Amino acid sequence: MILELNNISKKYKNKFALSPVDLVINEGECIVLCGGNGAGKSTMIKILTGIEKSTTGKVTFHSKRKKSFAYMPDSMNFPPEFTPIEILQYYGKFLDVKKEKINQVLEDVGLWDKRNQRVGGFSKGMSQRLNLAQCLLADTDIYILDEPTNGLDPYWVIQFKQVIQQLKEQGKTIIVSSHIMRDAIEIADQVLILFNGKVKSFGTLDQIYEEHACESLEEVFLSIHKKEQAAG
Ligand SMILES: Nc1ncnc2c1ncn2[C@@H]1O[C@H](COP(=O)(O)OP(=O)(O)OP(=O)(O)O)[C@@H](O)[C@H]1O
Repeated sequence: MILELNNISKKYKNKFALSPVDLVINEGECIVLCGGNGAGKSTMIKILTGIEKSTTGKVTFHSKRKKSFAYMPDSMNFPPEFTPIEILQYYGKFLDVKKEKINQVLEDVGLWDKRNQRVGGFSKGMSQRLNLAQCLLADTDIYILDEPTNGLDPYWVIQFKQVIQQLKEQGKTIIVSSHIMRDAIEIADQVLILFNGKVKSFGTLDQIYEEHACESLEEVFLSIHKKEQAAG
C-alpha cells in the first residue's frame, strides 16, 4: 500500500462534504474519483494534498521519497507575463529538475513550440496543459490530478491518457478526479464513486458493475441517483 485514508471526513458548517471514509490505495494503480457536481471529488483531493484539513481522520503516505506526491489543481492562474519555459524553470528550481526534463515535459504536453510565448495569451486548454506540465516535472511516486481533462480538446484528452499510461508503465500511482465516465473507463484500475459526499463504490469496473447489477457506469450512476432520491 502507498496511501491510506483512515476515517477521513470533511464537514463545512453542518454538512458533510465528505462522509467518513477508509481507503487503501496500492502502488502502481490508477484510481479515478468519479461523481457529479458537488459529489466531494475536489474535497477528497484537497484533503489528500493537505490543502484542506479533514474534520476527522488521518491520511498516511507510505512513500519513501522526500516529495511524496505531485499535484495538478483543477485550474492554475499562472502569471500572464511569463512564458511556459520561465514558469517550468521556476518550479524546476524547487524540484531540482534538469533542463532536459523541462524540455521533455513541454514536448509531452505539446507546448514546446509555445515555450517562449506569454501565457497571458493562452487558451484554457493550453493553460491546462501547462498545469499538467508543472505536475509532471516532479519525479515522485504519486500523481494527484483534479479534473485534468477539463478544457482539453479531444486530441489532448487522448494525449493526456497516453501520459497517464506512461506513468502507469513507470509504476507510478495516479489519483484522478473526473466527472467524465469515459475517463474512468479508459484509464482506471479502480474507480471510486462519490455521491453527495458519500463513497458509494470502490473497486474495478467489473466489481462495480456486479455490485450494482449494471452494465455501464452510466447505469450505475442512474441507479445510485434513483436509490438516493427514493431514500429522500
Ligand atoms: N469551502 C467550502 N465551504 C462550504 N462548502 C463547500 C466548500 N467546498 C466545497 N463545499 C461543498 O462540499 C460539497 C462537495 O464539493 P466538491 O467541490 O468537493 O465537489 P466536486 O465533486 O469536486 O464537484 P464539482 O464536479 O462540481 O467540482 C459541495 O456541496 C460543496 O458545495
